[in-house]
Amino acid sequence: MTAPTRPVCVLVGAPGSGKTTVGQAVAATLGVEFRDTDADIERLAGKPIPEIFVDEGEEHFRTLERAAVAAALASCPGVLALGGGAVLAEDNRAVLIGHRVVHLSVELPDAVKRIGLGAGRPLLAINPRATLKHLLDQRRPLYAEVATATVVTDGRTTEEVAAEVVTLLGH
Ligand SMILES: Nc1ncnc2c1ncn2[C@@H]1O[C@H](COP(=O)(O)OP(=O)(O)OP(=O)(O)O)[C@@H](O)[C@H]1O
Ligand SMILES: O=C(O)C1=C[C@@H](O)[C@@H](O)[C@H](O)C1
Ligand SMILES: [Mg+2]
Repeated sequence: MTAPTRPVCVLVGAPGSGKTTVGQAVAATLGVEFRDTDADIERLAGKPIPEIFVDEGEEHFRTLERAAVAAALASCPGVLALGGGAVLAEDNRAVLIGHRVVHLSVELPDAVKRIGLGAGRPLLAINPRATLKHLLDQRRPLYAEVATATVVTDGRTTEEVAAEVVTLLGH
């Protein structure tokens, strides 16, 4: 019997923490697959995430996300990045238990610098700065709950962050 496939590591963190950018760099260094549940959802839905929010609403997106997280955890042998809000669902937090979960932490100033406050983020459409602050405050304890390690990203380059993740993984 073969052992079930498990990700080398799962990256969680707020929008702009660098899950996708850092995840791709870590996967390239380790020579493993990179997977991102946001991309999985867009492929399955056949449209970009902002359109899913507009057409079907956030609740429907979160349903798709729970399915995408469970499927990716069971089938990705590489580096897996989760959507920024995946930790909101208790189901997702529960299914992460036992996995190596790295929280890429970011505070408001760097998050704003990186993602800007323009169009394209459905959750930040109204009063973006205050909404992003609220989102960070609400989620900080949830990222901490699921994480087996935290890497601070503020004031650091993606290369520095990726190198620390690779070291954490023992490579
Ligand atoms: N440590 C960093 N320093 C400077 N810029 C960064 C850093 N990490 C990420 N960025 C930049 O911030 C932007 C957002 O990064 P990225 O898409 O990787 O974040 P994310 O965590 O995947 O966000 P989302 O939750 O929206 O998927 C990109 O332009 C990326 O190049
Ligand atoms: O922070 C969030 O709730 C989100 C982050 C993105 O990764 C996407 O999953 C989506 O835009 C929702
Ligand atoms: Mg991303």
